[in-house]
Amino acid sequence: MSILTFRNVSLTYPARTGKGGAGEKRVLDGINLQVASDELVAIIGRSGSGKTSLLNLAAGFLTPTAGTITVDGTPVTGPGADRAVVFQDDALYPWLDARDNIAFPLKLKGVPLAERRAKAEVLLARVGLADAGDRHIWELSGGMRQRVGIARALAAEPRFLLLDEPLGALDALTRTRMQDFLLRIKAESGAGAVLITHSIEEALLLGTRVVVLSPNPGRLTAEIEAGFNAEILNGASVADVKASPIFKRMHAGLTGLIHAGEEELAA
Ligand SMILES: Nc1ncnc2c1ncn2[C@@H]1O[C@H](COP(=O)(O)OP(=O)(O)OP(=O)(O)O)[C@@H](O)[C@H]1O
Repeated sequence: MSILTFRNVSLTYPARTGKGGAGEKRVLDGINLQVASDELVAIIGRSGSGKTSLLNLAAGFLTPTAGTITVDGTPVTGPGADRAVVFQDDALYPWLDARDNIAFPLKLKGVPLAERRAKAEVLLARVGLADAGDRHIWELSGGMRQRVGIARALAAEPRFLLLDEPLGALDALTRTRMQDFLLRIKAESGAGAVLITHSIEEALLLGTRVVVLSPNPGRLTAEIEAGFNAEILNGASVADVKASPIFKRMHAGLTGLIHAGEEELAA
């Protein structure tokens, strides 16, 4: 079991000088969060509350101004193969086919060609793209591209998947299918996951826990155990889960929490 830990993490972006400059900005304040490898923790919050900044800290793209982030007790000091990031725009390499995109992290690790190709084939099959390995990225649909992106993230067998709105650019039908897919692939991989999403519904469907980030500066202000993901993994239909009174109650509760204070801001 792996644990990703944020301990008293704060982040202040430095002041920007020149035209359009701004003073320094405290974006995250005193974040304490633990994510275990059997969990998918969904983070929701208003636009600008610091969700992507939080994920970028976990990825090691940013360094906290205060506090520490650790994976199994080892401080995060930069990007590493133990954490894989999936973005909304798949960020695949257009000059490589689907198979070589998936194999790319293995190349970085020095895995020999035949071995990484074989592993990519296994991953292609796991994400339902067994026949698409030779296809160029532009020949794939949005959902297929995200599957390749997720397979690529899994290639290096990370301990944690860091998912920044991975389904945000997909149409509603594809998104629903991909939610189910993401749950299953995450469970199979044994990796823990942090999911940033604008969708309260998606957070509730996929998250073992849902945490709310409130803005200015970003603080974790609420946390709920969801547990609907276990129902879906056990065969419950997404439609039935969404129609259940408890799901609707939690959805309404989270909506209230996220938008609390907006009226005062607008006034
Ligand atoms: N490099 C940066 N320098 C200065 N300020 C930044 C930088 N990156 C983000 N910010 C500011 O930090 C705040 C939080 O941004 P962040 O992207 O983390 O929020 P978010 O919750 O992910 O937003 P959204 O939901 O709109 O994607 C915003 O006010 C943003 O303008």
